[in-house]
Order: sequence, then C-alpha cells, then structure tokens
Amino acid sequence: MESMHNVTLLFVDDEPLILRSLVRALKNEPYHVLTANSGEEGLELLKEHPIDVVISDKMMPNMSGIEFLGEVAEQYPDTLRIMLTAFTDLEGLIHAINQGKVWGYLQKPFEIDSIKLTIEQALQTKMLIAERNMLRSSLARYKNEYRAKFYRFVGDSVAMQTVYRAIEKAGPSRANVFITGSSGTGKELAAEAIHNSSERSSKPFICLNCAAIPKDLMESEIFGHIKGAFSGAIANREGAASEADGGTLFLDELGEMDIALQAKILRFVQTGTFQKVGSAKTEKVDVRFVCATNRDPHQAIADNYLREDLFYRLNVISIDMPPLHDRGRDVLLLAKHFLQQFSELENKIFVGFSDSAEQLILQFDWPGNVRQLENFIHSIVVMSDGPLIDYDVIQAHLPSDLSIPVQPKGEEQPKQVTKAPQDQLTHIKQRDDKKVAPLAEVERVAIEQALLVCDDNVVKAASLLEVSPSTLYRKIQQWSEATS
Ligand SMILES: Nc1ncnc2c1ncn2[C@@H]1O[C@H](COP(=O)(O)OP(=O)(O)OP(=O)(O)O)[C@@H](O)[C@H]1O
Repeated sequence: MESMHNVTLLFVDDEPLILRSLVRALKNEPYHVLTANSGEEGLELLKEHPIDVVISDKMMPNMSGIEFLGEVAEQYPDTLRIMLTAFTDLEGLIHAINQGKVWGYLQKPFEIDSIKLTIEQALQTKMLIAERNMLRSSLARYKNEYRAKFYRFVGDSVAMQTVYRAIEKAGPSRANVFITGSSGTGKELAAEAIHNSSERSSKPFICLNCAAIPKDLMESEIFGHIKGAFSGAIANREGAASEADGGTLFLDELGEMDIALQAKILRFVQTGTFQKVGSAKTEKVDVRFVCATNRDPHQAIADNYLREDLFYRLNVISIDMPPLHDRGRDVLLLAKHFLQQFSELENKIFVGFSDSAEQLILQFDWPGNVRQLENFIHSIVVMSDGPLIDYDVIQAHLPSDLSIPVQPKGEEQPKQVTKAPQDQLTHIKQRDDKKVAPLAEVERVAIEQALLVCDDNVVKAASLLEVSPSTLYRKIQQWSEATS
C-alpha cells in the first residue's frame, strides 16, 4: 500500500464549522486533507486530485450526500465512500450501501476516534481491493500467456512455455539463434516458429540438413555452383544461401558439417557474402541464421566437430528443447493430437485412449522424443481397429524387449514400465540378477533401440550412441553376415 503520507481524504459538508473541526482533529495524522462545501465542489476537487477516501454529509442543499456519493461511485469507483449521518433516514442509508454507492457510515455527532478508526478500515479495504485487482490481472495475464498450442507446437507444460516465450522474444529480433536438444524434440519446428514470428515470415525459410547431404556436395548445396564447376555440374545452380535471401537459413545438425567448410560458413555469417562453387564472383545476400544440433555444442567443439568461432557467431540466442519425458502430461496432449491427425490421414475412427493406456503412455520414457511418439501413434492407427485404444494395444506396440507386466483381467491400474533405452542396461540386469548379459547382447540391444528411435537413420542413431556412423554400419554388417 502507498505510504499514509500519500493518502488524500476529502470531507464534504455544507457546515464550515464541521469541516474545520475535522481538519483540526486530523492535523497530526499522516493524511492530506481536502474539504468542500457541496457535492458539486467535491466533484470538481475529484477531477483535480486522486482521492482515496471521501467522507460526505448526508443532508446538503442541492446535491444530497447520497447523490454525490452515487456520482463518485460511478466516476471514481476506486475511491472509498463514507457517509456522515444523523441516523434520521436509516432506510435511505441502507439502500445506498446495498447499491454500492456507500462503503460505510459515521454517526453524527461523531467521536474523533471513531472517524480515525473508520478511515483506517477504509484504507485497509482499499489496499485489499488493490491487491485483489493486481492478482486478478496477473492471473489473467498468466492465463493469456499460458498456451497449449504455439505455431505448430502442441504442449502446455512449463518447460514448453519457456520455449514459447524464448521464441516469441527471439523471433522478431535480428539475432542468430542456436537450438540444442535431443533428436525428435522439435528443433526444426522451433526454427520454423522463429522464422514465422519474424518480419521475414513472408520470405523463404530454407532448411538444410547437414547430416543428410554428402560432404562433397554440401558446399554446392549451400552456395550453389556454376556450370562445369565439377563433374556433374551440367548447369548453373543456386544454393540455399541465394534461395534464403531476405528470409531464414536453417542449418540443421550443424555439428555434422565438414569442419573445413565451416570456415566458409563463418565468413558467410560475418559478411553475408559467398562465392558459388567454381565462381570467383562474390555474391551478397540478407539472411538470418538459425542452427541446430543434437550434440552438446561444447563437447562438439572439444571433439573438433564444430568451430568455436562459428558457434559463438551463431549462438547469439540459445534455445534448448526439453526432452519429452520432462514435459509431464504434454505426452498425452501430443498422443491425442497425433491420434486425431493420423485417424484423419488413414481414414479411420478412433475416440481416444483408455485410462490405463494413458498411464502406460505417461510412464514410458520416450527416448526418441516427440518423433518416436508420433511414429508410435501412427503405427497404432494403421495396425489396430479402434475405436478405443486400450492398454494391451499400447503394450503390444512398445519396444518388445521391454518388460511391461501383463494387465490382470478387468484391472485398470497403472502398470510399471521399464524405461528405455538408457535404462535398458538396468532392465537387463533386473531380469535376472544372477545372470549377467554378454556385452555383445547389451550392445546390440542399445543399437537396435537407437535405430528404432531414429527411424533407422544410422547417422542420428550413431549420434545418440555417441559413436561414429561407420562403427554402426560395421556392426550392422557383421550381424547381417552372421545371420545370412
Ligand atoms: N511440440 C510438438 N507438437 C507437435 N509436433 C511436434 C512437437 N515437437 C515435435 N513435433 C513433431 O515431431 C517430429 C520431430 O520434430 P523435429 O523434426 O522438429 O525434431 P528435431 O529436434 O529437429 O529432430 P532431429 O534432431 O532428429 O532433426 C516432427 O514431425 C514434428 O512435427
């Protein structure tokens, strides 16, 4: 509450003697006191001064106290209104109180102590009303900012609200953005949202996946080439840099880009200029950079996958996408969203999940994040009949080597689900603690799980497992040779 020295009181009475005695009685109190001889004069003062409490006589010529306080209630609802009354017209006073025109009353002839007490109570009430209004407006603001959908994102968890706010702030700026997060957490969606919330939204959003493009074609993909620059360059070709002019260039999985090419990207980021492969002509474009990686960028720098100077140029704003298992009940919102999406796509009817199915979805760890959940729901929509997806259906589609207890008949209790895949080693150990699984088996389970999570994308699976893609190819080849 404002300090009492900032409190202004207004007394309105047609008897100057009463006004003088009131001012005298309050002269040692920390209030700023104004007086008026009529309701009309009181309204003039209200126009000029912010007044906290008005105390008005009831019986006055022309405008009565009730009329005056009624006007104050309408024009200045935050000003508290007290009536001085001789109790001759109790009915009129009660009516005025019930209509909200008057907050309280003081009986004439008044005791000065009771005036002080009533003023204090009025100020307390005013403080409570102000606090309540402040809480209400911050609640409304909070609810407004609390979103379950944001661009193409679904999710109302606290973790995602932080992401939405970061995108909202970063989007309209000119700053480059570096997005980190595990595979399938929505980094590309975030890059798209940054572009769409920027002034560049009507210009192109060009996405280049550095892991998907062979190393020797990458430079030409980014900068373009001229005819004859290399064998196969049969015509001039624009690269992503030119296509993104005026818009946003999203370099996904930047840590997979050849370290030598990263030096050229650094110059491009610094100057906006580049040369097409095979050309000596310097071209200039206006591009905003958004980059992403599912590696820890600092580790990638230490391992010589990422140039430090490039990282610091690009990492003006960093956004970290939370793993799905840190988003609480978002997993259910997403499961329902994908169920609806794929039901429409596959032209099938599903009404939702049973309670125990939802519990199972909630308990699973989703190591492949939203992408894994998306693929999982798609496979269920394709493979099952609906209309309600029950526990058994979810259980049957979860990775087969996870131990999920069979649901006893008629029971709808949540079940214990072993987490995967990070905890698979624990899981294997738990299966029979007297028997230790051979290292090769443990390794194979981990690799198969990573491939499942990454939709058989070996480069991504290798990155999750923190080994090189060639190691993974070698292992897969060994197994296929062993089984053939
Ligand atoms: N919050 C979300 N709401 C709805 N769909 C989402 C959400 N997050 C991700 N998706 C969907 O999940 C899939 C994976 O998202 P995305 O490609 O953006 O992830 P990523 O982090 O870029 O993955 P990667 O690192 O493997 O490239 C996409 O189909 C995307 O539309």
